[in-house]
Amino acid sequence: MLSLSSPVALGALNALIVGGVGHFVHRFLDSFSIQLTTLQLAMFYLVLVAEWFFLTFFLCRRKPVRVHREYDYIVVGAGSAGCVVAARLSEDPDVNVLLVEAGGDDNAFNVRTPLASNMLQGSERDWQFTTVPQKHCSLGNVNQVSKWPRGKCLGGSSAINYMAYVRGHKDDYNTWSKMGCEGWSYEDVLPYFLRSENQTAERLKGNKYHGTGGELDVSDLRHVHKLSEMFVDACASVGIKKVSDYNGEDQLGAGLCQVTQSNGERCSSARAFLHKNAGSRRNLTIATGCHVTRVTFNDAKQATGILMSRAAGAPAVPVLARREVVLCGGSVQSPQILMLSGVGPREELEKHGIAVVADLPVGRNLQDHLFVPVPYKCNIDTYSEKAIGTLPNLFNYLVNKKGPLSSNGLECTAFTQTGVRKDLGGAPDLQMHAFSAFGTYRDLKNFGSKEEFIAEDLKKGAQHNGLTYLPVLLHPRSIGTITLRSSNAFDAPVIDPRYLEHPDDVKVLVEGVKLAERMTKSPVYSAAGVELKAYVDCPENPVRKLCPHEIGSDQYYEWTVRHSASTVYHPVGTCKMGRASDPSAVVDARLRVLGGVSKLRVVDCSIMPTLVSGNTNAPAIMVGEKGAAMIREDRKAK
Ligand SMILES: Cc1cc2nc3c(=O)[nH]c(=O)nc-3n(C[C@H](O)[C@H](O)[C@H](O)COP(=O)(O)OP(=O)(O)OC[C@H]3O[C@@H](n4cnc5c(N)ncnc54)[C@H](O)[C@@H]3O)c2cc1C
Repeated sequence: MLSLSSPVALGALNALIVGGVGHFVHRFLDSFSIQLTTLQLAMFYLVLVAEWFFLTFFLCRRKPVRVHREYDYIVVGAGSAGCVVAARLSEDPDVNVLLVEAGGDDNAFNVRTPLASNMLQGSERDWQFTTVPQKHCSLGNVNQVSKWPRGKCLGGSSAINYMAYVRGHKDDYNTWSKMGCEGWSYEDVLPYFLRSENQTAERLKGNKYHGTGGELDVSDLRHVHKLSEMFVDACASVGIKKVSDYNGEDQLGAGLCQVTQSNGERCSSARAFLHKNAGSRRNLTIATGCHVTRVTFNDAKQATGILMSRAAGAPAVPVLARREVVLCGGSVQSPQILMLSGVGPREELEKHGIAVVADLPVGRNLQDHLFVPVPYKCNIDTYSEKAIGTLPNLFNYLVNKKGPLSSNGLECTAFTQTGVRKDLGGAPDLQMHAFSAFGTYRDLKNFGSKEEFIAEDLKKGAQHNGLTYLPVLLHPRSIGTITLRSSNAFDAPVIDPRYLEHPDDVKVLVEGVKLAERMTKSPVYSAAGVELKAYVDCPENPVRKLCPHEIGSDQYYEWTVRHSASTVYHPVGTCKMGRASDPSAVVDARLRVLGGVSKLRVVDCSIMPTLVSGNTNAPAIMVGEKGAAMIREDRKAK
């Protein structure tokens, strides 16, 4: 018996009791002009909050499920892509599907509440990976390593991400197609984006770039800070036009973010594809807390099933797959599981005493987005924990699902070409986000900063009002690797992104920092009475003492980028898709593992041959949709 719960009733019960009762009581009091004291109201809401926690932690616990000996399909990893694959495959009532997830459930207030996202990093729902020390980047971090959060629960990284819904540029997919990934041009993939999507913003409904019948709720934000609205105008002052829909005809430009949210709550892949419907199907078994240690093969190199284990040192239990095993473990762990199973570079496998099933370049094409925080202090209230964590904000969120807690933080974005990369077709090489907040001690520790790079007042808990621009390198030329630490599946793999090894990557980010500086000088801010003060000009900023170069010099910009660039959490490419003749490919365009292996596919971000021009959750879900469609087609063709 393995633990599994089904929180389908949770949202309904909470909405009914907390939302419905709260709303009713307000209207009742209003209609009789009854005024409660603040204390009475606070007591009332405390009772509602207590109910919320009682429902969440006691009544809605998952019931145990029985895992059988054999299934038609075994899907490994219930992340962005895995939930889609399991949901679509189980639409066929004559097949049965096992979805195996190493983490637990996703039933928590800080998973549902958008602005609580950064509290999930370092929690039990984060794998808490770190890179190896970087030679050219992360120089301001402890041991020169970058922290790599990855989701570890139902929903995977979509349960801990910042919910920005971005598909990338049309030419990203056209490039994949030209690289030999037949069937992956923009025209080919657009229907799969639409299939998942339930666009709830009226302004985008009926538009050929948006779907409304899918499971994934996509919306405009319910709460936007005025600094985010100003960001779009500040972009215009540096020549970046406004776009009303960066997922539509033309991506280049600036706009407010579309988000994966259902009525102001996170809509993770698990919420969309499992909890709404598929999770209760009799032909879908969802096993949480089960770590897959390897795929098993027969002598003909056919995948026969998996071994999975409840904990390090616990016995590994075999489960058989009649039809296929589908790896959806993400860009870090799909390659790890393949290598543990004997599929990977021969020398890497032999180093760890693993018998070689297929010699393939698994883990070799690691690419990730990087951003550089460019912080400013400002004179108006922004998203500091102090300003947001007030009772009225909390109650407004609990009762109405509105207010700052419904914000994802990353409310605005822009896509532009710096001129450094001229080989990307029409695609941008730089994305810009702006976060209406000034980093706290917790944020800087989330990035892995060294103590000496953090100002003394922040260490003492100071919170400032501020605005942080985040220029993002979209198409890195630096390529890294995922390799094995050991043959033990419970040992984290070795992550070496080789950040900023290529000088073009530094150039793009330097252009991004300079662009951010120009944007903050936009008259848009001064006209609204907003004063922005560059943190680098503040005497308490340790960078002023630590940087050996003159502020504003070329060396200063390069130093800043190399010291403070950090992952944007978008690793891809480690089980690269390509033609069978491509020596760097691990899976073909139908996502089947190459090298003579059969009945085994990889369906997640790791198959992307190159990074897309934007955040990777929507593309991961699209890969899940397309992968599942191909599996169903191939079954019917047999
Ligand atoms: C902090 C953070 C913020 C982000 N913000 C955004 C954003 O705002 N917008 C956006 O578009 N993208 C964002 N991303 C990126 C996006 O969420 C990911 O690219 C996407 O979720 C990856 O999907 P995936 O299916 O490839 O892998 P994942 O969603 O990571 O799924 C992999 C799953 O496999 C499970 N698993 C791994 N190994 C095993 C094993 N051995 N046995 C069983 N199960 C296993 C994991 O626990 C996990 O559930 C963010 C990511 C992070 C981490």
